[in-house]
Amino acid sequence: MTESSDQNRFGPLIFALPKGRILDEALPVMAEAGVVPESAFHDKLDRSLSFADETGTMRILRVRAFDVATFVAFGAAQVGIVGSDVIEEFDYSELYAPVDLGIGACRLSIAEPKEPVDYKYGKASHLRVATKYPNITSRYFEAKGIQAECIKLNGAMELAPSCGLAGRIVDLVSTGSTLKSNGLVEKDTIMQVSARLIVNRAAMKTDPRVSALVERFRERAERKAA
Ligand SMILES: Nc1ncnc2c1ncn2[C@@H]1O[C@H](COP(=O)(O)OP(=O)(O)OP(=O)(O)O)[C@@H](O)[C@H]1O
Ligand SMILES: O=P(O)(O)OC[C@H]1O[C@H](OP(=O)(O)OP(=O)(O)O)[C@H](O)[C@@H]1O
Repeated sequence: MTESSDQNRFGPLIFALPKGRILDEALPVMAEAGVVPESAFHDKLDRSLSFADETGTMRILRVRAFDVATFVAFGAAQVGIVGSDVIEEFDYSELYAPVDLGIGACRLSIAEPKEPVDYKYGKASHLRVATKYPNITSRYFEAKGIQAECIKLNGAMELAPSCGLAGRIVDLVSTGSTLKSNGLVEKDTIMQVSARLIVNRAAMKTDPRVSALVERFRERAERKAA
């Protein structure tokens, strides 16, 4: 079947992209795999959230990093780019992450204040942890036999210990400068993180354009690794 008959049968292929910090690294990777958003995508004043690609056969959605996984898992987009931290947090069975794109490298770590503080919440048997990743955090502490109460924050986790909100945090670390600037030290790494191409499993099975796109990203990753 040709690409245009697939287009008629399935409609445009929908690609969900995170609008935050992964985006700048993701755009050149996408271009190398032949996916280039229309110029309006780069217009900071444009409030649209959905754009065409240069060929007019794809829609590119601009969504929040955590929402990329949800759009793809529910089939609202067939393909997306997201950090492995987000994939692990949601653990959607409908998501398949076939290609490590080698961008967005960081780690998810536990950190606590450099100087011990007299916490209300810090006994080894019952911890309070501020994080954007309550599922990963609960699983990590459960595996160690420790009961952890997770307080979900959406950013600025590093403030939680000094404000008495939680004794520890679980957050992403790259250079370590955010921890240092906020008087925290890294105690353990839960996982290494990088951005992945994700696809909806059902779409991968039924829409040949999805498997063809995965192949292009895979070939690009292999070229880079060679
Ligand atoms: N310091 C970092 N270094 C490298 N990659 C990072 C870093 N922080 C986050 N990332 C990657 O970028 C993704 C998005 O980052 P983050 O959670 O900070 O959201 P954001 O870009 O600020 O967007 P939002 O406003 O939707 O939260 C993360 O899921 C992770 O995979
Ligand atoms: O180790 P570093 O190099 O200092 O990077 C770590 C910081 O990067 C991320 O935040 P981001 O800058 O994306 O801001 P956010 O609070 O919006 O998530 C993360 O949540 C840390 O705060």
